[in-house]
Amino acid sequence: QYGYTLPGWRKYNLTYRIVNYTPDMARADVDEAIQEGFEVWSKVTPLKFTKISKGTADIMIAFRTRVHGQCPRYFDGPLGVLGHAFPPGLGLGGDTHFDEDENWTKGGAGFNLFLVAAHEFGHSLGLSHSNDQTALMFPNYVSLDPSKYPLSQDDINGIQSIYG
Ligand SMILES: O=C1CC=C(NS(=O)(=O)c2ccc(-c3ccccc3)cc2)CC1=O
Ligand SMILES: [Ca+2]
Ligand SMILES: [Zn+2]
Repeated sequence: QYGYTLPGWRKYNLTYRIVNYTPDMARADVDEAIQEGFEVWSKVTPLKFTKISKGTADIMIAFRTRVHGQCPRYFDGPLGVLGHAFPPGLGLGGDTHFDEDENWTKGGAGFNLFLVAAHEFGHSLGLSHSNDQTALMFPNYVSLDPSKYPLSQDDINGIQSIYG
């Protein structure tokens, strides 16, 4: 079709599915961390996220290790890379994988699932990394205080440039 294609999704209502759960956390805590990870972005855009429990969602979320399934990227064991997400599109597009070899938590220990999820979902929505060290999309994990609003103005500018 004519015109330029935005690097984002071409719709505002997106579905997600948590394909499997990490044994590190209670299921309810995983559901909550993921939901909050999406809320960070839906608060500043017209995007809506709906959780489905079977079938294929736009954003398929899974905990994986090392080489996994059809995924072209693989994990590296404890530490190092914590997760990866694919930019908007069909198939793997939008999908987010977390490295199960990490210690996932809702508190301060290990890696905070909510924070990493919010970062990865930024990629699932079309954002790349930010060089603003206060940004959620900064490439290095900073254990931000999860109760603080993790989005920086740089993140908001980025996401609103796609879905404003
Ligand atoms: O595309 C990539 C490639 C490598 C990545 N490294 S990571 O998984 O260790 C990671 C780094 C930083 C974050 C993060 C940054 C800021 C706030 C919260 C999390 C999350 C994951 C994260 C990522 O999204
Ligand atoms: Ca790892
Ligand atoms: Zn993967």
